[in-house]
Amino acid sequence: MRRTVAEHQLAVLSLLSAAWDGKFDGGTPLPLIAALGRVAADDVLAPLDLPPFANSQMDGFAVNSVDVNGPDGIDPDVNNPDVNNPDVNNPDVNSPDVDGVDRARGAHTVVLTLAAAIPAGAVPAALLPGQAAPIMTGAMLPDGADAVVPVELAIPPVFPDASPGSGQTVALPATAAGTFVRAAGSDVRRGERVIKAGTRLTAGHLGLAAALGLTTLSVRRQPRVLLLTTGDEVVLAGTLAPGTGLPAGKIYDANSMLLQAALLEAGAEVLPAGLVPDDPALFLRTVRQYLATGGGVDAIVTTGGISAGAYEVVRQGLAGEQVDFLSVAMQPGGPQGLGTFDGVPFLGFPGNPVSGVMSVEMFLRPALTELIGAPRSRIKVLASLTEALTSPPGKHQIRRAVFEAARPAAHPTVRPEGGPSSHLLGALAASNALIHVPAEITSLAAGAEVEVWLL
Ligand SMILES: Nc1nc2c(c(=O)[nH]1)N[C@H]1C(S)=C(S)[C@@H](COP(=O)(O)OP(=O)(O)OC[C@H]3O[C@@H](n4cnc5c(N)ncnc54)[C@H](O)[C@@H]3O)O[C@H]1N2
Ligand code: MOO
Repeated sequence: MRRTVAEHQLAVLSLLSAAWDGKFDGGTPLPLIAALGRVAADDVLAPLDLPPFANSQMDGFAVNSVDVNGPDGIDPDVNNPDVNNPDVNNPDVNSPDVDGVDRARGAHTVVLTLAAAIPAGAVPAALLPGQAAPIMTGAMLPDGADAVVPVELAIPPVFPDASPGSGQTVALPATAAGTFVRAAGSDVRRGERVIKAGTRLTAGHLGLAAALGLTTLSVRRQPRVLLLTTGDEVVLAGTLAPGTGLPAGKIYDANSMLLQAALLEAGAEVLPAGLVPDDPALFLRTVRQYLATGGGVDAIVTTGGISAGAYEVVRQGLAGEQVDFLSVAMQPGGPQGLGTFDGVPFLGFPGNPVSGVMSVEMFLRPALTELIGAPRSRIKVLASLTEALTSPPGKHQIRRAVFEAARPAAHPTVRPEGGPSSHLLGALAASNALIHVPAEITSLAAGAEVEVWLL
């Protein structure tokens, strides 16, 4: 049986979705930092406004705009402050109204009496008519104030060293109401949904939760994957007798580490069962033992032993079980096993390391995104090939590659790294992207536009 990539993706998704129906509902509260990368189990509603109170965006003087707008009123343009662009260090004297403050000093300056300074964290006294209160960034705006004039724009442009009631004054330019004031709730409103159930939690979500006073977030359980690698030729590094090198004909086990890491990156929890030799009976006993004692397994992943050789441990061990061994029109990752073993979804990936990790990439990872909410889907972009390449007819080819966008405005390029063969671990490690060549394309010229997934 030969399937397209899309058909096999659907087969994997259908298998897991049927087997996992309801299994990942509900959540467990975790301390915020432990929730990083996990999937929110519930919607999170803001328990308070952010900011919780109106406060100053600048170190400056809190004023009532009516007091500083002078006898002629404010320059009409000053009523359109750009509070997102508070670049007082580089004032543009040709557009004096850019941040809501009229910098045509002298034209509209008004002299106000100083009130007590307001540090961040303090609850200020109400501002009286004719007063200006020195106020620090983040400090609570006093009742009676509706704008802040940055200290740089005061005359003199410093905070006076004055005690309250000294009668000292400061001259300030006309300023529109709302200038450099961060209104209560202007970021987030109390009761607003700030995290949607099913969202993969990033630093931004955790920072927001912390700002809202939350200490935990409820997260979904991660799918637990039993991982076995196979092959008589494979040895685990660290298990050889001291002083002995790699025996002739043997290779170190790359897949246990490669696939464990890829599965962790994909948001799964991994139960690593290590390496099983090419002994079908032992393979079966090992899987059953882990299923019985492993504390719950949501899926089984194996590598190797599924193609056309004489010693195909996984294929032979699972003969008679509900597992299909088939070919997907994809390279690498063509040979695949899929089914259920003792009621647990089973995915048999090919033994070549790059084939195994591309199988996670193309089949398991998208299913986890769809069913659990993690990992985040790969970012897909178009880029032009730096060199020509060929691809086998009728197969969707995935090439490891280096994506480069030298300058933000420059058109991005992608350079194939190594060849198409699935044993090329060095090229995999040197790559930051995957080039996808559709099954119907057999050659592409240098400069051709290709779909690239950023790793
Ligand atoms: N006559 C055919 N031969 C092969 C076919 C085919 O269709 N007809 N398919 C080829 C393709 S494509 C792949 S991919 C592999 C898949 O083979 P298996 O899944 O049976 O895997 P193995 O034969 O056990 O190993 C393949 C390759 O990978 C190396 N390997 C295995 N495990 C590890 C490990 N843990 N760490 C590092 N390297 C590992 C192994 O030594 C082999 O070189 O079959 C092709 N053959
Ligand atoms: O499909 Mo194999 O995975 O080409 O090397």
